[in-house]
Amino acid sequence: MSSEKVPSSATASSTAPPASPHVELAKGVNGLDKIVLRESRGSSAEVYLYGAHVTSWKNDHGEELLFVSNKALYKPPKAIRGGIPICFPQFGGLGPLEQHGFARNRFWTVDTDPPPFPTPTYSKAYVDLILRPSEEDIKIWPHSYEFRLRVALGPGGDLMLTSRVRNTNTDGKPFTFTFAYHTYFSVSDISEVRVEGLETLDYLDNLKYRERFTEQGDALTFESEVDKIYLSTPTKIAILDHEKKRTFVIRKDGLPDAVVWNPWDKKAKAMADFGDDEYKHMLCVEAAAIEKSITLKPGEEWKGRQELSAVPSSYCSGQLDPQKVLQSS
Ligand SMILES: O=P(O)(O)OC[C@H]1O[C@H](O)[C@H](O)[C@@H](O)[C@@H]1O
Repeated sequence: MSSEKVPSSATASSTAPPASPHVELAKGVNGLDKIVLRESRGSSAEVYLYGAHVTSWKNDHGEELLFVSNKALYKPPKAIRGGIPICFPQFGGLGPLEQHGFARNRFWTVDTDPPPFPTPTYSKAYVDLILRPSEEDIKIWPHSYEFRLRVALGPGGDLMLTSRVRNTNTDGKPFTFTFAYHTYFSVSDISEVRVEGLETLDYLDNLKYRERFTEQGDALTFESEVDKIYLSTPTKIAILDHEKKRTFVIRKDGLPDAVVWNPWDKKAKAMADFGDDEYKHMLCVEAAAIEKSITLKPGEEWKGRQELSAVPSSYCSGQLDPQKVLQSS
């Protein structure tokens, strides 16, 4: 636990959340602290303080909706492979920092007294986490900030993540960052999956030196490695799992871009913390702010939010009109 990294003024931060039947502090893999959220109707989520990393999201039937690799290490400094890593203050290799920045491999603390939200969270199953830079962090990214993440389960089992980043520099300097919720969705079989909401959009292809292309055709389907940054995407994206008869809906705010990633067989084999065949059962669709980086002056705050829901779909019988999924609120 690195609560010693938190400045002494941060009296409202601790390891334990306030006691509640909806929020519990527990030990996860390798003794790492995790917060378990439980909603009255049976859905649940787990968040490791290491990385503020959501590693589980289950519906009220107890079905896991996120993918986490069987080979995930749960060992600092490696980020956990799967779930929802937080990429901050840099997405990918787009800057001088380590891949995807450092927030995903820092120990966060529970923030027991966060500043109020403009809209309240209609749930008791939520936790607020906070990250502030350590002295070591300031050497690699010379800025002072407060990164607050609220993870909440809605009454219907929706998973809501709200990030608030505030520039607390006292030297008058702005800072700039890129960001992503690197969500790994669990899917039955990648070849049965379609993504709706990104067709006809421009994207940067990470497999082609980030050259810009325009997506053609209908929905996205998958038959080989994909690593694309879709630009100026709609606030709603749907992932249709034909075999599971399940549709994930991502609603997002403050996050214009969306990364779609599946490593496929060759890259899967090259990753030590990822099973050779696991690419068949996951798809990353990552709500992000990448193309236009975010700049904050001292005192300014940025907010980026994603809300995930999983709804039964009858897509395989041809009844689901993906446009309806995308258009309904
Ligand atoms: O292995 P990681 O550092 O977790 O990155 C996993 C993947 O993340 C994103 O989706 C990037 O677009 C990919 O290029 C990268 O391979």
